[in-house]
Amino acid sequence: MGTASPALTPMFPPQQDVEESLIDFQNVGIDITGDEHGGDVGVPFAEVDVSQVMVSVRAPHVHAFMSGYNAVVFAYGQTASGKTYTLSGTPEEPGIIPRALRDVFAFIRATPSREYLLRCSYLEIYNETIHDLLAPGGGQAKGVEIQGGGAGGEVILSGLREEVVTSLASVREVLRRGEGNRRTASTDWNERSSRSHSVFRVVCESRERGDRSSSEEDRSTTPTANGRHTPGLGGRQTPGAGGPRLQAKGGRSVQTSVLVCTSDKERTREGRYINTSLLTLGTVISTLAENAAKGKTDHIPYRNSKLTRMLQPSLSGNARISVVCTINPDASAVSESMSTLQFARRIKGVHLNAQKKEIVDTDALIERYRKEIEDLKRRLEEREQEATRDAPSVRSRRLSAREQIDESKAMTDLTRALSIDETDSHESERWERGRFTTGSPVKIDFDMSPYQGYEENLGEPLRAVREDVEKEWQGKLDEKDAWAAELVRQLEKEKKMRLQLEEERKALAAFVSMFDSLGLGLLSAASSPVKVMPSPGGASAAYAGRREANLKQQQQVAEDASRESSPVRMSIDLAGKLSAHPSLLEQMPEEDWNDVSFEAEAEAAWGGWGRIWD
Ligand SMILES: Nc1ncnc2c1ncn2[C@@H]1O[C@H](COP(=O)(O)OP(=O)(O)OP(=O)(O)O)[C@@H](O)[C@H]1O
Repeated sequence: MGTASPALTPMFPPQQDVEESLIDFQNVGIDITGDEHGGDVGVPFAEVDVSQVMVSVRAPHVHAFMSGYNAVVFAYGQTASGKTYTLSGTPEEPGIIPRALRDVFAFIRATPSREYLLRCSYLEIYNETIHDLLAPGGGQAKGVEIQGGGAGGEVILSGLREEVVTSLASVREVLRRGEGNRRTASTDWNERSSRSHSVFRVVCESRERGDRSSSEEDRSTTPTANGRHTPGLGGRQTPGAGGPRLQAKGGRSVQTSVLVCTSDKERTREGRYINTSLLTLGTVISTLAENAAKGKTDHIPYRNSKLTRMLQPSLSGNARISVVCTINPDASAVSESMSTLQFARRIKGVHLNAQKKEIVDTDALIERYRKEIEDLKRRLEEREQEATRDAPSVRSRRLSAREQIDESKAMTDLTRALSIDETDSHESERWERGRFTTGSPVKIDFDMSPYQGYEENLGEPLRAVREDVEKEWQGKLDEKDAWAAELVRQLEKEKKMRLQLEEERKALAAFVSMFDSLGLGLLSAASSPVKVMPSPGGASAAYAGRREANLKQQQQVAEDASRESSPVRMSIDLAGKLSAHPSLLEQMPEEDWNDVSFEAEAEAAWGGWGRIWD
């Protein structure tokens, strides 16, 4: 294994296939419903505030991890304060890792819509060397290298063994083996000064459930170094090592996330435990917190240690992070406890912005669309054949697919052109929606593809329907034009009458004015209460005779006009009355004539003047 290409290291039993190792709600083992120690799965998936690092004694990130977010649980504290106990626990009292994995399987069982691939790795860092605790030879094995991780990129741990787990039992076995290798290695560490960090990683890949039989067909044929076929390898690296990958296929994207549980440990050559582990991680955390608080972009020394480099994507924000601070209650450990609490306070200031990662299989999407198009073509041909067989009489009138598309387009243009009639908003709305039912019994749906229209109106050629629609709307258009012409005609008539009225008024005003200037403004009449003044010459008598004749003629005209519903009627009456009482006419301001409406004129004429007349 040591010489194999890291990315292709065979982690997978040769006879197994990833597709057979997928876990879904159906094949999750029943041992997750509770463990032999009385643990209760309960409802572990409560949402939490994700805007800050959460420092606590419990880790609620399983739900986030299973939903596609990276999650880190970091146990921090002086030696013998309970980090290992907290993370791994004992067979009697399982720690965070086995409990988290139990929740992972509970989540899978509660999520029937997806299928999952889980891979575990377990490593230890000491003397700035990464040891693979699951590799043959355990903690003695070396060769794991960190790649990537810069500029927000993913970290690749090349050469790290990843083991596919399909049940809680297999996770326990992995943990047990890793812990065993760790103890073996630590014997050697006691001989020298060392700083160590243990890191347990779980990579979760998931995708929507598909048809297992089609999955068989689509299975990738990318061979690995040992000749096996590893689905989805395809040159794409997911975070982590060289384990098998779940493939995005059939348009189903793959969601990838990593759960990291880690703890650190410091020891000196003399066997005394010191707290220098705060140095690198503490510096990184301090800088991150200060940058976040003061809006600065100071350099963050991730590369000063393997641990910080490995955790770089998570620490730089792309993870949900929980820090478990463990404290030794002994009085002699007060200074270390204070140091631990200061670390806790600092890391609380780090801001996070975890993002989901999805790999979308664009090739698969294109392939799916291509298949859909082919399927549509095939169905169209079948329909055409059926129609030709069943209804030969309409064969000659049937349109080709291309013609139907043109027809459909022409119909859409036509409806847009005709939908200018705003008098029927309801109909306009229906045109807007692209859906309209004509007066004819055939329903036209412009959303339908030409193929659908062809299928549904098989017995009714589309052309005939179009002619119906055209005819109906042309009729409406003609009606509208006729109505507009009538309106213009009426307006012209009104204008003419108004001009005529104005001319009559002016003539009468001039006439009255002339008589006033001759001293004949107040005329005698038998019924008039106004006293008639004597006038020079025979003008008064001449006017009285002419007035008598005019009055009769105007009364006749007024009677004729009263039979019409036109403003002329009012103006003629008015003129007649004005001629009888000319001096009052000049008392009306000019603007009143211009402003008054026809209705007001009528009121004035029949009300005001009428009373005087009577
Ligand atoms: N909450 C606890 N309840 C009972 N026993 C505990 C508890 N926490 C720790 N212990 C015990 O204390 C001892 C030290 O704990 P542990 O090994 O977990 O410390 P550690 O922080 O991992 O130490 P180191 O840094 O040296 O690895 C172990 O024997 C463990 O079983």
